[in-house]
Amino acid sequence: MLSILAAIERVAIQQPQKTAYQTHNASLTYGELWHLSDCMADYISKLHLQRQQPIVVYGHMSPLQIVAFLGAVKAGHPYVPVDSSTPSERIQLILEASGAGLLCTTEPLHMLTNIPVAAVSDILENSSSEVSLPSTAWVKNEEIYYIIYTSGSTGQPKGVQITATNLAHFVSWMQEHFPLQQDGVFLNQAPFSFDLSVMDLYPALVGGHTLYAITQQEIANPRALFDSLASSNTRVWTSTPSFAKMCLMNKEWNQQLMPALDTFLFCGEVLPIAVSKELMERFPQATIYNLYGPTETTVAVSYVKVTEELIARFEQLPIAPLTETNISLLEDGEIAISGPTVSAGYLGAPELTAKAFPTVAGNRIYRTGDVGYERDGYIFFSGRKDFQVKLHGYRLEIEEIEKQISNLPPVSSCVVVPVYKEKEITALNAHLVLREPLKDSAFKMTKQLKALLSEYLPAYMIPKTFKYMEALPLNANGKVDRKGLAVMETV
Ligand SMILES: Nc1ncnc2c1ncn2[C@@H]1O[C@H](COP(=O)(O)OP(=O)(O)OP(=O)(O)O)[C@@H](O)[C@H]1O
Repeated sequence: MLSILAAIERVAIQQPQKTAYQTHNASLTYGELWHLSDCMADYISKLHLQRQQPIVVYGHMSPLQIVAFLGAVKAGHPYVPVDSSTPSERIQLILEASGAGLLCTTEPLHMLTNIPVAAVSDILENSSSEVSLPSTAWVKNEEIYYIIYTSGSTGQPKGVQITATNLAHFVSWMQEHFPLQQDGVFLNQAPFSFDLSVMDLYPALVGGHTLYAITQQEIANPRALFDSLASSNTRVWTSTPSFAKMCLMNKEWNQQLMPALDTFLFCGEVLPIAVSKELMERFPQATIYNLYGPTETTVAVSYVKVTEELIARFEQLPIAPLTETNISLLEDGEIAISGPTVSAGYLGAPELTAKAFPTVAGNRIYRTGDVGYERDGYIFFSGRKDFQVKLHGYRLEIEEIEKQISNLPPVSSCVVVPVYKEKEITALNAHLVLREPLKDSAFKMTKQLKALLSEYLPAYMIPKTFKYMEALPLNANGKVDRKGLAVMETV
């Protein structure tokens, strides 16, 4: 079985000068990564924490975060990545719930906590160590390698524990199915607290490639973002579909701007056909893959290659071929995942773990909470169980409503959020992006859209209000920010 650390060490020995991680203002070579993470591991080991006690690493797209990740696992501890966009109450919650032994920071964090706090740069500055811990100290096999807290869009945040074996299987699967061996730059768009980042981080480091990270600051400033993308020389692009959709709003984003780009890896949300088509036009040399999976089964477990033929055949892209043995549909249509990437469970939550990871016919599975269906040799994603809501006694599928609204000719994209009053849903609101700017009043457009919609949906499924936006807001992970929109609705 692949050892992630041993593979990175090999690169560090063979190509110490090669850049491992690059941002617009910082970079780190493989030699530095290996040496500095040794220093970090030495520091951690001298704290005499309990083996496997988690280390929280706080920051945003900093090379020192990766140094801290590897330092933690070299000393036998899982790391818990926390992005600096995380609200402080949530950081408190993660610190307490994880039982962390150390909080390492790569940027200032003002917070009162009983847990020891240390800036990674201070640790490294004061380190005089030339010692490497033996590889026997490294996190291995069924030990926990990292813990990622889910965003908690459905209930309390849960700490998903991923073992060294889970991660090794995931990276081997990526290497087997995608063109990742050839040298080139991998884009890192997702913050480390979102497991989509694992899709670029470890295949890149294990393969000895360079990761190019784009920061939230750049994402908020289109000029800086596209300059950065143009100079990145990216070959492998990993992001949410929503992030690509946002980039598509700029006409300059195309193969001329990014001539080396040959692989798009999408995961985390539905990849709309319209987005795939536009990408095919703008990036004729690139292959697009739609990957599927939740954090609980290590990033992604299935994929389909998006082809002209697939697009012509279906009105929605599938998420897996039926031959994918790790995915199956339970009796009620819920998607279940089995296999070597299924997580060890939620940290400190045995009941939640037992419920979400039952053993069925001797096989440990993860119940995803996603609903799917089979057609013509493929599995399709039809929505999430928690998006089934009850309004005035009717059971509704929010994604079904969104799909119908998005299919209306004037509409480019749409998100529907329920409005709650004392835990009861009293109405649905639709947030829409139109293909063309509004010519008439919003009132007229809403009237027209509701009339069109009434041909496809019964009256009780038609949202009460329609709000027009230039673009759907994205959360820090680059997914459509449903939670933020829902909060807006309830204030
Ligand atoms: N290709 C895809 N098509 C449709 N949906 C996808 C795809 N890939 C992932 N997803 C959705 O994303 C989910 C996994 O995302 P993730 O593990 O980040 O958690 P989340 O549910 O978005 O957020 P959280 O659990 O943190 O509240 C899947 O369960 C599925 O609902």
